[in-house]
Amino acid sequence: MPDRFRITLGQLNPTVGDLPGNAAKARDAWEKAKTAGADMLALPEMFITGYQTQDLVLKPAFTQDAMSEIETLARDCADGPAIGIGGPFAEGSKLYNAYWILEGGKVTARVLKHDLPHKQLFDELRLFDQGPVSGPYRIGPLRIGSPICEDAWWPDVAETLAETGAEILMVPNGSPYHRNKLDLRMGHMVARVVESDLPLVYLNSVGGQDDQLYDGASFVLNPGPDGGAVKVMQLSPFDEVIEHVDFERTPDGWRAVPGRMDHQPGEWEQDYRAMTEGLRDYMRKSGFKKVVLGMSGGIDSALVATIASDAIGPENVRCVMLPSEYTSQASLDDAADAANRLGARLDTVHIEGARDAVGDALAHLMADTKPDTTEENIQSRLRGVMLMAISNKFGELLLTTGNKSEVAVGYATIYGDMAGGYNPIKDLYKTRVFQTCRWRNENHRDWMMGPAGEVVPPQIITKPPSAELRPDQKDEDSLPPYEVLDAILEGLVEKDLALKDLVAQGFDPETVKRVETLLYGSEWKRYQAAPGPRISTKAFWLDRRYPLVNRWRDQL
Ligand SMILES: Nc1ncnc2c1ncn2[C@@H]1O[C@H](COP(=O)(O)OP(=O)(O)OC[C@H]2O[C@@H]([n+]3cccc(C(=O)O)c3)[C@H](O)[C@@H]2O)[C@@H](O)[C@H]1O
Ligand SMILES: Nc1ncnc2c1ncn2[C@@H]1O[C@H](COP(=O)(O)OP(=O)(O)OP(=O)(O)O)[C@@H](O)[C@H]1O
Ligand SMILES: NC(=O)CC[C@H](N)C(=O)O
Repeated sequence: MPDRFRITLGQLNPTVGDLPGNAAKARDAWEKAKTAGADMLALPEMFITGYQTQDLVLKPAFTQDAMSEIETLARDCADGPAIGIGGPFAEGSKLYNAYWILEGGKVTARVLKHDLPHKQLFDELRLFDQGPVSGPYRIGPLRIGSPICEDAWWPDVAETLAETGAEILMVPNGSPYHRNKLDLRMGHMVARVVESDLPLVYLNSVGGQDDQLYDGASFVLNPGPDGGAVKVMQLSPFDEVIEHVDFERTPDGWRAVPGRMDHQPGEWEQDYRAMTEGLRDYMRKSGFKKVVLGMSGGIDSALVATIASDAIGPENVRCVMLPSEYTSQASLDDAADAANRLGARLDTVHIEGARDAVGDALAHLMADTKPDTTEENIQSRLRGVMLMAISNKFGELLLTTGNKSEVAVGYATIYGDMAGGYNPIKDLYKTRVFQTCRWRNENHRDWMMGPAGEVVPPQIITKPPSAELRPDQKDEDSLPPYEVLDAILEGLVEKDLALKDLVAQGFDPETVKRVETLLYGSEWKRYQAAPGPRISTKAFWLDRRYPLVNRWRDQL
């Protein structure tokens, strides 16, 4: 019996629906595994289809294509390491989220996911049938147990695998990023190692899919001498990595040989990277090369332009200043300064003429009315019209720039500044927007395609935010100060607190009530808003799904 076993880990980025492309990635990784003398190539959960497929997996033709692709992969990769690859398995009327084991030209085992996640952004109970707990499979000298992602967040599957002879646990994942997720995963995986006394490989995919970011950060744990667990390998977050982990038979059982230990960045960097990769992958996977955005001289558009420059290079970012007579000289200067610091193109398109034309066309209907947000919104909408024209003509994806605080209270004009295809800061509260700009000004990394240094002009970070839709307008005329607003939203959205809990924390009852009114009253706007990268546990869309019509209000 050989006393060594090498697993090649494919921390890779599949694309949902690109079955031949994902299979090609698998083949390429398998060639590398073979060259490295590996016994097994492990790929993440649902790798053949990409993850999450949502209802696409319910289409029988798609599932059949995916299964055929896996069977072809098995035949093509007959002579070399075994492969573990995630994919759907349809049998009769049942559909499973499965982990397929391929060896010697054949499918030798299928592990079926047992614990189907159905909270937060997941809906797997709606898509898949619950598999029975599968036993371990054998590759060469080793019996391997593979709880599939959520299966490893609970004790039952790993416990059964240990009892039925598994010698290591190899967990394939499609585990999406949110802030500090690595600590949460580590907690669950350490528990499995402690309970089972088996080493555990945690293999996650990377890359963006719609609003989700799969952040990799795969790792390997050995049982510790004192009944705990010891981390012996850690791969970096967000990068595609192919790495080999060796297992050796010891008197205590199989143990992983310590290997690569990549640095895990702090939360500001991880969030920034998630927003950048989210945009980059959304564009790459949907075929865009360039973006356009309205550059107002304010902090939100400056940050979005910075994220876009880091994602696709400043030469692919077009900033457009669309002034009216309410636009201050300071805004004009700040917009130019921000674009120049990034090295991005800045164009100017005036909206006064178009606004006057719209005003004239409507004059006979509006004659006896007083000016209000109607006129303000026309300006915002005309900017949307101009920007979408540029998007149409030059094929540039229009980015929207509303931060999470604004998105939460509906502080944006529908079909105006909400017009656009992707919003990189949708899940970032305004108070975090400020801190993120400071962080980016002080830090630069290899994966950023924009320049190093103070790319967000300091005066943009310090001046009071304004929509500049009427003279001397400030956000704080209509909204509570952002520190207060964000703290209340943190309570209402992220923690589902009652209004009385927030009042007990010292917030003014009227302000709390007003924020609740704005939050529930703008659900319909969010329904029509552009997607953006999920970095919290309560991102708008899948984590928090509220009715558009809702007459319930919390009583104080
Ligand atoms: N429940 C519902 N379901 C479907 N549609 C609904 C609706 N309630 C209103 N509507 C429709 O929506 C309209 C009102 O919404 P909308 O036209 O957006 O207008 P509205 O929300 O009244 O005004 C936009 C707000 O966003 C602020 N703003 C604008 C631009 C930029 C920024 C910024 O700082 O970034 C802020 C602006 O100062 C103002 O407070 C109604 O006239 C009605 O047609
Ligand atoms: N004068 C302008 N020129 C170009 N775009 C504009 C202009 N005014 C507003 N926009 C667009 O509309 C978005 C919302 O703008 P607004 O200034 O009203 O609010 P904001 O949320 O404070 O954003 P920012 O901090 O970017 O100014 C901006 O981010 C920008 O994309
Ligand atoms: N794909 C899954 O089963 C993911 C669920 C798991 N709890 C996670 O977020 O990592």
